Amino acid sequence: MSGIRMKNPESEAAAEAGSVLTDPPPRVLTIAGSDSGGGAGIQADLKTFQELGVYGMSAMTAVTSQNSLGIQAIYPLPEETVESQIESVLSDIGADAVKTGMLLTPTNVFLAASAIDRYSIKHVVIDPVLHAKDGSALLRQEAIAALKSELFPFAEVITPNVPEACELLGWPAHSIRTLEDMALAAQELLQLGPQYVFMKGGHLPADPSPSDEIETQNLSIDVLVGRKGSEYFREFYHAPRIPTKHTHGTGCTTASAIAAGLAHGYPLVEAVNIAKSFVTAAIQSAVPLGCGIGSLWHAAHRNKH
Ligand SMILES: Nc1ncnc2c1ncn2[C@@H]1O[C@H](COP(=O)(O)OP(=O)(O)OP(=O)(O)O)[C@@H](O)[C@H]1O
Ligand SMILES: Cc1ncc(COP(=O)(O)O)c(N)n1
Repeated sequence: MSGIRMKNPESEAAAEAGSVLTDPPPRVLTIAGSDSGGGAGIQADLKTFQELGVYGMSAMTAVTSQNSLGIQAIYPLPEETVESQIESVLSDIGADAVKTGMLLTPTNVFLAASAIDRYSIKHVVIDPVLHAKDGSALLRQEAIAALKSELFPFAEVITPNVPEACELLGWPAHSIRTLEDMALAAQELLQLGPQYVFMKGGHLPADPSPSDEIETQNLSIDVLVGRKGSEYFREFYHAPRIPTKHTHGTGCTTASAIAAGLAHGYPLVEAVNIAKSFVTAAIQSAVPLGCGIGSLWHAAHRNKH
């Protein structure tokens, strides 16, 4: 198998030999929106799951007409359609991990939270997607409070980017400028109930800040913050900053890769490591299709093994 190592050596050997897996793969459900352009949303999630050796399933919240230039239209799906997809999947196939992305409405937030609770889902990754790159709202303003109060407490990890963190905390836009700011904001978000906050630094200003311990220039740096007893712990993850505009789908891909790692049984710190190297490779090989912002190439990690 290309991608991450499998826990069971026999399965690994069988997969290497190209034969059928002896054990069923871990199962991951994404509850998110569809991106017709194939780069973000459900499409990015399922590509990531497949590449990382987990069985991917989806409950779609909305259909977006989307391409490299932005979102042209959003068609919300009826609440009962969302509920019925989640129910069909979890009542029969089950899931070792659930990842959420574009939820759009307060009702979808409640549906996701209720299903995660009722089915005692072991690993929950909440990507608090608020806006697309073109500014379109992917979570309505009136759903933000529900996201924080109903869903975050179930999360093993939430994965905001820097602008999302500001919005969730009610901080002014652009108030997170350094790695220290990121870590402090992540600590604040921990108060909302997730076990960990993985804050993605793709939107940090590229200039190095004298207050940062790590030289940020030419690097893309994220931070994982959690609790160790009464103390906080923080771990920075860095990779070369790739000079490309083709980064559509980075957030969805990162959160899905973390969910895949967790479903395989890796500890969170290792699942984040897997995700960081997976997304870096996918950005490095991004496809410049369309006239705007191209999407990641999810198979890129295969060349690294
Ligand atoms: N140009 C880049 N080179 C390398 N890594 C990057 C680059 N841009 C983003 N990343 C990495 O991609 C991951 C996703 O980060 P980002 O902050 O872009 O998420 P996002 O804002 O949710 O995604 P999007 O901008 O697509 O909505 C992080 O690990 C980040 O460090
Ligand atoms: C349906 C959908 N979901 C999410 C995103 C954000 O994408 P990303 O933050 O990964 O670029 C998107 N553009 N469309």
